[in-house]
Amino acid sequence: MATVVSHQAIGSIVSHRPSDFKASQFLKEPLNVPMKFRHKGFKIKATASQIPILDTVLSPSNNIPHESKKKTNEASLILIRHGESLWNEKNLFTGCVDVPLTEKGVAEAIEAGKRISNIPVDLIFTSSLIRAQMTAMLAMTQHRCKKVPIILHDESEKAQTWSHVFSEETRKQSIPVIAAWQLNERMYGELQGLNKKETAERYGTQQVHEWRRSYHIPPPKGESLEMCAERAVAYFEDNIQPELAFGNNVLIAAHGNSLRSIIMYLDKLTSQEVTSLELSTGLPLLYIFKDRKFMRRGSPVGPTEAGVYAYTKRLASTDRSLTRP
Ligand SMILES: O=C(O)[C@@H](CO)OP(=O)(O)O
Repeated sequence: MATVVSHQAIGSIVSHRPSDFKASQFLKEPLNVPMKFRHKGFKIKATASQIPILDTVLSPSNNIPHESKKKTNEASLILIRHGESLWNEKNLFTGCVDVPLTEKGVAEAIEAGKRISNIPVDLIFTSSLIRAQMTAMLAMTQHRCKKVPIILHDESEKAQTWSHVFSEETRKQSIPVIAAWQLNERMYGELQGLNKKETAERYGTQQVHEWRRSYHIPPPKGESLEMCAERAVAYFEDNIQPELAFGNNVLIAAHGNSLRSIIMYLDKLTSQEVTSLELSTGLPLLYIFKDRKFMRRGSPVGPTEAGVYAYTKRLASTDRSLTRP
């Protein structure tokens, strides 16, 4: 049965987070610095494409080659579409409108968390929209690591300074969360806020299906999936894939279409194949990144499911370390 979390509790999860800090406060392991942090004076040693670079942030004088510090040659990647939102419930086109979860969405996020509770997570990426952030936070309440996800902000240097965490112990108990607008839902243009059924009655089912599921055709004044992919997949390649290549395990909480575009990239789907890809709200999907390839492992069934640990040796050893008293 799904655990019940009140809206008040969710409010406190989201609004009482520390406002800003650097990832270097939290990770001793290398973490790639997302694009948005790259103008803040961090030293960039390489192009975005291949090398995690937070070790330069952690210790700027560190010249040890990345390869020698690499954690492992495989990492897990979990994708979760946010739980049901208030506008999913009302069947409205949502796009970039920032709408929170329904109670059902909250329960879905918690259920997702149970399913992934044994899979290691070092780093979380979300969109900048509250429904994805709520989903990540709620899912992590169920994780066996018991670490607290904390959102990194970069609006001002003062905020970063003010939100420093000075306890080493506390830092070890935290997981950095990076919110990126590039992972937002596709912008639905003039459809945002319209009812999907009424729009289909007005413009025809075929037209609305093309707006919703085709790769190339944008909705009026909105983004096509192709346009959404240009930002979401570029962000993934520049900021997320290097972390995986370094051995950091990543959770992404995002949206139906930003994740469709990323899955298209991971599974090498054609523009035709992606039209029939549908993602349920709150359903986690697991991939293993190994030897520069993504292997889809489907949706973990639950924390007691032996198959979850059988995915890789690494997950099995993580399970053993979590189980150890
Ligand atoms: O309204 C939206 O933003 C999306 C996701 O809920 O809808 P669709 O299923 O049409 O892509």
